[in-house]
Amino acid sequence: MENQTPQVVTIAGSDSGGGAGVQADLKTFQARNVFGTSILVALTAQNTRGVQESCPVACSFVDAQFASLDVDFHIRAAKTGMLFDQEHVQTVVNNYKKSSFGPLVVDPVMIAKGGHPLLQKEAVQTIKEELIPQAYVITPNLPEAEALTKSKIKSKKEIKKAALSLQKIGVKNVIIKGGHAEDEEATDFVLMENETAFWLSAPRLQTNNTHGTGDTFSSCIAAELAKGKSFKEAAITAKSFIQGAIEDGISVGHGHGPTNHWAKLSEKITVKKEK
Ligand SMILES: Nc1ncnc2c1ncn2[C@@H]1O[C@H](COP(=O)(O)OP(=O)(O)OP(=O)(O)O)[C@@H](O)[C@H]1O
Ligand SMILES: Cc1ncc(CO)c(N)n1
Repeated sequence: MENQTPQVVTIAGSDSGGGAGVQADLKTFQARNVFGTSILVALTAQNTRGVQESCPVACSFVDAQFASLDVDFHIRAAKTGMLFDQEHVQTVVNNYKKSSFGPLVVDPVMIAKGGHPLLQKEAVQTIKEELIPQAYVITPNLPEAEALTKSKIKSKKEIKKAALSLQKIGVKNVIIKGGHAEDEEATDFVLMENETAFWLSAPRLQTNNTHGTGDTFSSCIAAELAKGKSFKEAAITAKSFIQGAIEDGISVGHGHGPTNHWAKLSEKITVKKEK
């Protein structure tokens, strides 16, 4: 088993437009040289203009996908994305607890960039109470961190406070992504054990093509963990991967386009220790 190629699973929703969700995750896994598998929890009819429709996969079929993968593959890391509603969050939690899937990266996806809900509001509490305690790392963007902590986050001090309060729920590592802020740099806050923390920054790129950035970032972390990299190494590589994927953009569709999953890692990132 130890000689096998690193295998990783995304437990998330399908984006028919190919730029976000399971499709972005699988492209990222491929680019990072790990074998990607998937458990579909929901489907969206989506393109670069937005989400037109969405529907859940039957919970019993989510169970079946977990069972199929767990009996055959040696999954070394997992990530979650769009989980639709309370019942699906609970189904994923129950199955993950029974599985041997390795560390779990939770990207608490709530709303698509165009405003379409990808998670019913009541499920936020289930994510907090049931899913986060199973996670090795949680990667909310700013609005998701606000929803999870029921607080407004406007300053660096408030970002740190929110990360600490998320860690208290029972997750080792927290990354609050700053893609939605307006600073010149796109800066993410990374909190690890023992209050060790650092800021990951890169030049903010002026582009409409940022569809699926969060999914790409979190799936890259899962890919690196599956290879046995440390959490810190995985977070730095993920920042460099998403920066490269936005920098070396592609032109697809008529709205918020996807990123380039076959781009090179960017060197334009900085890591600054938080004192
Ligand atoms: N314009 C940009 N230029 C550079 N980096 C960016 C830009 N927008 C986002 N990022 C980076 O991309 C990563 C994902 O952050 P973001 O806050 O966009 O996630 P998200 O809202 O969950 O994304 P999505 O919902 O589209 O998947 C972070 O590392 C963030 O700093
Ligand atoms: C299916 C799906 N998952 C996640 C996101 C968020 O990027 C999206 N737009 N669609």
